[in-house]
Amino acid sequence: MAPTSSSATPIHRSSSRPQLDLSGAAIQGNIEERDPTILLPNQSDDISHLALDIGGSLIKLVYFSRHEDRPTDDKRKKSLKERLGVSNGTRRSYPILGGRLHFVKFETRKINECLDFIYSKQLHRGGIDPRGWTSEPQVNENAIIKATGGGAYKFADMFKERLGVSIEKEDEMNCLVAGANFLLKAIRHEAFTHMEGQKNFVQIDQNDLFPYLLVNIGSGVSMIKVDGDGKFERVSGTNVGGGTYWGLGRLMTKCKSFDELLELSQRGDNKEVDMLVGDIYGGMDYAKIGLSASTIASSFGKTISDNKELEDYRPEDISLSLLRMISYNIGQIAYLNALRFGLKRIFFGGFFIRGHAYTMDTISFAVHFWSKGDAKAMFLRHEGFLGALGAFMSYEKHGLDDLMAHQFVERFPMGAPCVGGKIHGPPLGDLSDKARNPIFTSKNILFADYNSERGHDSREEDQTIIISGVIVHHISWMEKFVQKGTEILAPVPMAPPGTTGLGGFERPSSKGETLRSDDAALNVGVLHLVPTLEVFPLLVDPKTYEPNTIDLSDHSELEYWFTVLSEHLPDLVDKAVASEGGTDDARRRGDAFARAFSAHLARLMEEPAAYGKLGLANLLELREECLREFQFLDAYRTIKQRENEASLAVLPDLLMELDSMSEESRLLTLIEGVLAANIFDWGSRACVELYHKGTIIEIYRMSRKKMQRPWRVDDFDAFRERMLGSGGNKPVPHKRALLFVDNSGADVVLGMLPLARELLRPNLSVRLAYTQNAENNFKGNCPNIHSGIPCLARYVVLVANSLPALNDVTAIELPEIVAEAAKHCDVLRKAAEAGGLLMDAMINIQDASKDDSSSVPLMVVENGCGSPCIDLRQVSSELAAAAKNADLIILEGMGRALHTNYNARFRCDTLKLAMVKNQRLAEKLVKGNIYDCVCRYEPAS
Ligand SMILES: CC(C)(COP(=O)(O)O)[C@@H](O)C(=O)NCCC(=O)O
Ligand SMILES: [Mn+2]
Repeated sequence: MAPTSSSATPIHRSSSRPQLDLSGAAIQGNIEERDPTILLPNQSDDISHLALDIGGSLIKLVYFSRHEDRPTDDKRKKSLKERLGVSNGTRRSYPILGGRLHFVKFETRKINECLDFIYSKQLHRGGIDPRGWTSEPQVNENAIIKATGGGAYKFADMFKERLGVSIEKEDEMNCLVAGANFLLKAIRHEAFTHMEGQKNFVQIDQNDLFPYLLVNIGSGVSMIKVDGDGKFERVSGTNVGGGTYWGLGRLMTKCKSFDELLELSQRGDNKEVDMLVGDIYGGMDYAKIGLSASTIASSFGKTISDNKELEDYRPEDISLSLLRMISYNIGQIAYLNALRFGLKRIFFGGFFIRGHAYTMDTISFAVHFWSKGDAKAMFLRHEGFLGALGAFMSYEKHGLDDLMAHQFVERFPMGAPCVGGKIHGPPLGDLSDKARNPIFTSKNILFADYNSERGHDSREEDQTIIISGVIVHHISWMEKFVQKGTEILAPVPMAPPGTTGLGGFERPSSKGETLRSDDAALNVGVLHLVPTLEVFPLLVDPKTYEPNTIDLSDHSELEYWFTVLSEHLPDLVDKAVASEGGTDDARRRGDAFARAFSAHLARLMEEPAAYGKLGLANLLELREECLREFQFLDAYRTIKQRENEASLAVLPDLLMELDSMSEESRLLTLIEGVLAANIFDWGSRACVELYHKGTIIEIYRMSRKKMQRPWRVDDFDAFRERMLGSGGNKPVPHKRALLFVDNSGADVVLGMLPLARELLRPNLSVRLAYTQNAENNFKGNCPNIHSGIPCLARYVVLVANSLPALNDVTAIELPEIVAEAAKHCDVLRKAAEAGGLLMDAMINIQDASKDDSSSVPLMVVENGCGSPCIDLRQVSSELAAAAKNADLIILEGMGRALHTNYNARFRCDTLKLAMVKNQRLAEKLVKGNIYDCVCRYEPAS
């Protein structure tokens, strides 16, 4: 390895900070050392990771937490990266480490809760402990916290007194703009339109973002023309804003909170208060100027002619009328300013909106109506956090600003502490250091605050303790947490389509129901920053790429998959609990997982766009994430092992059978084998029922027997021609094939590995294409065999999941499986040995970097995912590197080749192979039936 120089320093990953300042870095000690210590003289210890926006009514808080250390195969990864020529150190000058951005809010009047929260999480102490952020931080006298909003001034002393930190004030407009720019560039599903109850996400092109009008609706309203990063002008505003609605509303309805007032509006009917066009025109439209009879002609206008007092009006009607008056007015002024500066896009933010359908519909209506459809009102999912995010961005050297959309992954754990107050606590990521909360089993149930309970171990069995004659049961904090989380996620009606119409606003049809409280309307998750994620380089057009084949915005589709996933849940919980030894703790977590996942599903059924644009892949991934949240790290572990063993036992026979065939019939048998073995899928209800009817081998045989061509989608002949040629014409072999493998057991052992072997074995049908290539010393074309005979593909990369999902094989497990298979197969053994793959599996390879990177015929690479599907906009840097010279992709399985990527176009030859194990999908996608097969071959685009 080349000695490290201070100018091109690879990241020396510290586990203690979210970012490093590498300026002036120098090696300490011997530069010949493999991992020398690097001195970072400018790395300060007081990097804060918390920022606040303290407004008149709400405190918004954004904080960063470092990723928990996952058990990773770092050595193997490192050697792989070296072989693939991937360097970490070239992209940025001060890299950020992986971590998470959390969004939390509190009512300003409950500022003490906010301070408690900061204290309980030690957020004011800025990650200065070398052991990591989660351990006890040390005191830092000079710590500062960036904050914006009026409260940054008002409460500065309180922060100093209670937490010992100074507030560094940041300009509010600067922060709003920085926050909005960051979100619009970094978060894929951030901006959306909202018309007549329909939410549609808008894909923003980073390079075509400016100029736009940012309308921030807080207590008052600011209108800012944004021309670039840090380039903006506050062009207008209005004093009639959220404070006006709340203030007038409070006086007129006696409501105690903003949310209560908003909730009232949900049940209101504004025509009792507002004067409509129809009231003036005897029930008629004023069509000539485009006004329908239901258009509001004068807000509160009806009250002048009625002989009534305030008490005679329903508070619900007053609230709705007020809400519409103010929203409409803001929409209209915003439009006029957009017109003034020729701006087509208007983004509305600020906590006034609160994801409230009527508010958004009213603003959209105003913009649409006055601009005659020319300008568009858009809303932001993180609407209330613009200022706090901007303040966070104002810390220097966090490296966030040059991260890209594909490096952010948003997750929605139950434990996301998005709401302040009593119910908060750690994310559920690490159960081992979570507290338990006593429930007093006398008549009153009291929940103790999490903070006072820190340090207990939730894995202890339940205990019954008697304190002063009162029986106290301990239950895990988790149950309380899930209970609360379930409430937050509980579905409540949002405004259905058709609440507004051109010319006026109809009576809300979700009358009588309660509106989701502001706390729960927070549709933002935890933002994971994964700097190593990349866009898969072989996509023809990453901008238009949509991973999901099934669009769940079609409600009947959503209902169907909701039912499928709900019905699968009991079986999944059984498997998950068994995978953890069936202990009481595992059962409790299993139950909590089931409740949490059901709550997510119910929430999404009610509001499919709640977590961003929803496709089937997102639902399937959510399930895996939810399992991980409850510490089920590999629910199908034992099943996978059993199936691997059974399949490996019959592999020698299969290989013998294959070796007796001609090249042509062997290729067909191999593809048949992949399709047949894809039946081993523990995510398919139909397949799981089959498994009760026979042994693994019996099912495999039965499945192979049924492989009648033509398959439902059958491009095998074109594939065969490309691979083996026809009529004496020898095709050019592929250089590098990426095989995206799917399930453990027969699927990989009897399906994909024999196919990989076929690609790597000498094959007389293809041309000797590489003999002239001077950079390689091989006599022949097939580095693993040295036979002088070419192979169908020179290098084969097995691409497997980074994390478990159902019974999918992972990149960690695969080398061992290859090692076992290689005991029966020279081709695999030589290919894998040349790449150090087998050594990785069998002994902990000491120095993989000695390998000649050009002689790695068979490699295993992780894909960066933990889902049965794959979104190729976010893959591991290893996979992206491996893909650079690839000219053949084989995507296998229903998740990777059908649910996602069925319609994806690639810049190289692509084969999509899967058995369709769901009747509805078979009908919809291929007009066929369950167990039909897809062999879709697409030459390079
Ligand atoms: C989760 C899966 C995509 C996994 O399939 P695979 O990729 O392993 O072929 C698939 O099992 C699935 O879509 N299951 C749900 C449908 C059903 O149970 O019918
Ligand atoms: Mn699978």
